[in-house]
Amino acid sequence: MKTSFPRQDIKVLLLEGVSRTAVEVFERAGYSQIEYHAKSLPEDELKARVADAHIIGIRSRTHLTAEVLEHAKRLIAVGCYCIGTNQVELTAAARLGVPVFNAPYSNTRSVAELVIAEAIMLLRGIPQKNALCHRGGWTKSASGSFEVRDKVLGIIGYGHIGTQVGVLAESLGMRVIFHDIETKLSLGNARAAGNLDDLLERADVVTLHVPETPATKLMFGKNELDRMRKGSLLINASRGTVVDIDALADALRKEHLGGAAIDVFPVEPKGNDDPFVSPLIGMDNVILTPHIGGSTLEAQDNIGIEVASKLVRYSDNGSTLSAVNFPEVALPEHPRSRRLLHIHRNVPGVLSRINELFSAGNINIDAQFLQTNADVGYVVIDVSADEQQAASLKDKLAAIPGTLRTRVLY
Ligand SMILES: NC(=O)c1ccc[n+]([C@@H]2O[C@H](COP(=O)([O-])OP(=O)(O)OC[C@H]3O[C@@H](n4cnc5c(N)ncnc54)[C@H](O)[C@@H]3O)[C@@H](O)[C@H]2O)c1
Repeated sequence: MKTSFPRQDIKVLLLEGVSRTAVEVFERAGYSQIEYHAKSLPEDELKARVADAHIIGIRSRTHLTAEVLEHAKRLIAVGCYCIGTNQVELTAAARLGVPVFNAPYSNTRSVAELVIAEAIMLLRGIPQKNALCHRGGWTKSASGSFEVRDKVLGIIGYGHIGTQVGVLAESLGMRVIFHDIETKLSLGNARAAGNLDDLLERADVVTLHVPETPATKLMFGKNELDRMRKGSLLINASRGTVVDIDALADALRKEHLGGAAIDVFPVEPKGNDDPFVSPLIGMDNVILTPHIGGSTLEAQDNIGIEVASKLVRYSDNGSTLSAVNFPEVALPEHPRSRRLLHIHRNVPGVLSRINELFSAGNINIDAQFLQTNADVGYVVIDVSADEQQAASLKDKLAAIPGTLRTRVLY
């Protein structure tokens, strides 16, 4: 729920040792009640601690289930100091009017730097030479060792990370081509490949930066590996499900590929003590890292700042911009319009608050529940107001917990 109470009255509970930069953001904003825990809490203690918290900040190990959220009677917002948000029951939070924020892009640079480092290491054959020396071996040779300059880097998924990788690679003299399902503007001298096959046939190094979706699951299998140039290199720091790991192991064993760097795996250990199992273990030309693409101290600091800033903004003015379960309501720029307003029908009082708002503003609307599915309902609104009224209406509607996006009908 949007708050209007003073910042010093807001209690912030930060768990799992989120970056201290988050604490600094809250302190600078005048928050004085900040409880900081370096670790996650056992469930019983968690339920007790959340009881009087207005804002809860977590990372990936604290599970905010519907039951835990019910204990947080004063909760106004949750911050996930990470990218994933599936440790929070998002619909339960939305039902309670609690937006959940995260930091999807604070570690873009860190992932891109890892990929560049790996491209250099693979091209120089460092993993093999490193392994050899560790075994007490010594073979001084230029064989299998290349400069990055003038090599072709093929980027699959030219989004936040993909573009950053491209810019860094060009600064080293690489030639960048990319493939994306969307039409993308190219940065620098990067060029869109004709299609995926074209990219695979031209690239010396292929790097994957697509999201995990049903369409990208196993999108990189035997067929795609076979199309890569003999001796070329594959980097995956996107999601483990994107690559058929057995087909990759096979392509490496057959020496069709010259090497690979893999940061993400189809099945990853759940904790630091779980064993890591992979068909790639023991291959000297493969760099294996434990999903650390985004794990740098700088990225953690950026995440601390990004999420804390979103939480402060929300508690100041109710802006749910970029909340993962509670998108901003964009309403109505034009004073005369008919709109379909999506609402979370289970948020208590949402419909009556919308009605109250319109009747108080003396605005001609027709709000009716049209249709419902599990959680979302639709209301048609005929707005006929002056511009000032329309602008204030937009802010007020956005502040009602449970209102979601609108679609303009005219
Ligand atoms: N290794 C790590 O620690 C780490 C850290 C952060 C992000 N990631 C992963 O990196 C990936 C990319 O992140 P991002 O922030 O750049 O995402 P993004 O959404 O900015 O970019 C993804 C791009 O992939 C494109 N795309 C989607 N499906 C595609 C397909 N089938 N073929 C080609 N292109 C396709 C999209 O159009 C988009 O341009 C994600 O999988 C994310 O989970 C990994």
